[in-house]
Amino acid sequence: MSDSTAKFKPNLVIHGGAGVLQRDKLPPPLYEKHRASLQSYLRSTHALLKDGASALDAAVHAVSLLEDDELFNCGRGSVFTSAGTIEMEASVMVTSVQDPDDSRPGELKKAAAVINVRNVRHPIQLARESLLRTGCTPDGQPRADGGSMHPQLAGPHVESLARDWDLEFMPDEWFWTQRRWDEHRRGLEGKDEPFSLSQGTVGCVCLDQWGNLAVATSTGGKTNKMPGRVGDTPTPGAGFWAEAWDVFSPEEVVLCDEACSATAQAGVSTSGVGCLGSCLSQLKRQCRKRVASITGARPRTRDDPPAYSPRPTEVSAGSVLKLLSDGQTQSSFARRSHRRAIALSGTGDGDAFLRIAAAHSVASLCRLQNLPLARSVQSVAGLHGALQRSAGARWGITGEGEGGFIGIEISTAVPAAGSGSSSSVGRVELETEKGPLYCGQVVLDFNCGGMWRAWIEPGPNGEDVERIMVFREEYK
Ligand SMILES: NC(=O)C[C@H](N)C(=O)O
Repeated sequence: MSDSTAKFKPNLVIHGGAGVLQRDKLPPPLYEKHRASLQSYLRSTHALLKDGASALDAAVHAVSLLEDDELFNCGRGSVFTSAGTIEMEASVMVTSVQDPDDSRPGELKKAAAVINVRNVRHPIQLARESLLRTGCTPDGQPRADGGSMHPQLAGPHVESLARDWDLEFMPDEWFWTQRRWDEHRRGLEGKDEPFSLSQGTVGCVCLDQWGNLAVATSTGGKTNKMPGRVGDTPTPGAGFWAEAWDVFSPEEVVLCDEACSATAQAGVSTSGVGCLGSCLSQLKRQCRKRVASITGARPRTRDDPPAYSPRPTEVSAGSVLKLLSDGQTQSSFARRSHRRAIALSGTGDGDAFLRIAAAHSVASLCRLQNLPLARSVQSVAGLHGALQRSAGARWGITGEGEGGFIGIEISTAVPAAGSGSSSSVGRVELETEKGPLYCGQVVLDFNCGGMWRAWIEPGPNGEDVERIMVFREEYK
């Protein structure tokens, strides 16, 4: 179900960069500064959300604060290119677990990113303006807002749009910091870093009370990147993504021919077998064999970890096959049972995120294999995940493939009566007189030394608990 009476508990998660963070290079005063900054931005953004701010406005608020904070690699305190310049990138993306509605702010364009931006104080606000200014109305009429439907805009042109849209500019000195300059010089000379500065991008994912999700991400990029390099942060599907979809339960029958059933066979479900009855097990065996022969993969077993690979899976959101006497299959697709939505922001070696379309890979695992967001993120950005594997023999040597994701998943699935209070994804926390209160699931994972992160989670009595971490274990 998905309707306008549904209520959602606002939540958020922030990251402040992932990478080669080491305990012995993170002395307590430097740790405390990061922790205090993250805590302050977490609190003010959570307060905004609880006051009724939209997910987009709240996420942009959090990232604007991070852009002004020289501890983080974005806005003021951005890293330098090999030429000693600062070239910033930022992006926003929105979706909603409620029914699609192009009149919702940002929904028409969905994503906007700005590339190689200089001197704009808050690149994230430029991305937000670009998202909201579309140059046309939801029904396709021209709109004189100075915008366009382009999801990505770069360089001097987007800076002139920032002037047209009255965004704030700052001189080079505002962005320049001694620590980043020293890091740049040491990098050019091939010297080691004495301290664990925040390496990466910053990002924030918010869920608002209407079931909207927004992700905002901002970065100075990689230290000593080539001028003109474009990273994952402004590239949809690489460093960020947001998506919502309907989940079906099997009821209505659609005829499939042999060709399309080859794909569908990878999604045989054990749920809602109905008229398929006893032929299902036999069909599943046939399907596994046939898909294995098509893909060259061995049949998947229940013990296999989820993987971003062409392996077939047994679990899919509500598709069922029926073998007909003439050898065709019927694929049974269902009426919508609920909606799922996810949003995620990445940080780390953006070149690797680009090479494997990391954020969209996560979304595909959620949507096509019906995995919870946590499992999908683990599969791509966790230890031994797709990002790590993509580095091959260079893993642990060059920093290739290192990084992490934060995200929120929300679902309108209602647990079956007597099944307790949680569904597999997007828990329902409270049953109120006005209906269920849906709660998002915060997700975080990384494959490297650490990732600065802050989020809200439910305490033992359902109260909101602030969490701020950098390593896998608590900082001591
Ligand atoms: N330093 C970083 O990893 C920032 C960002 N992910 C990039 O590669 O541009």
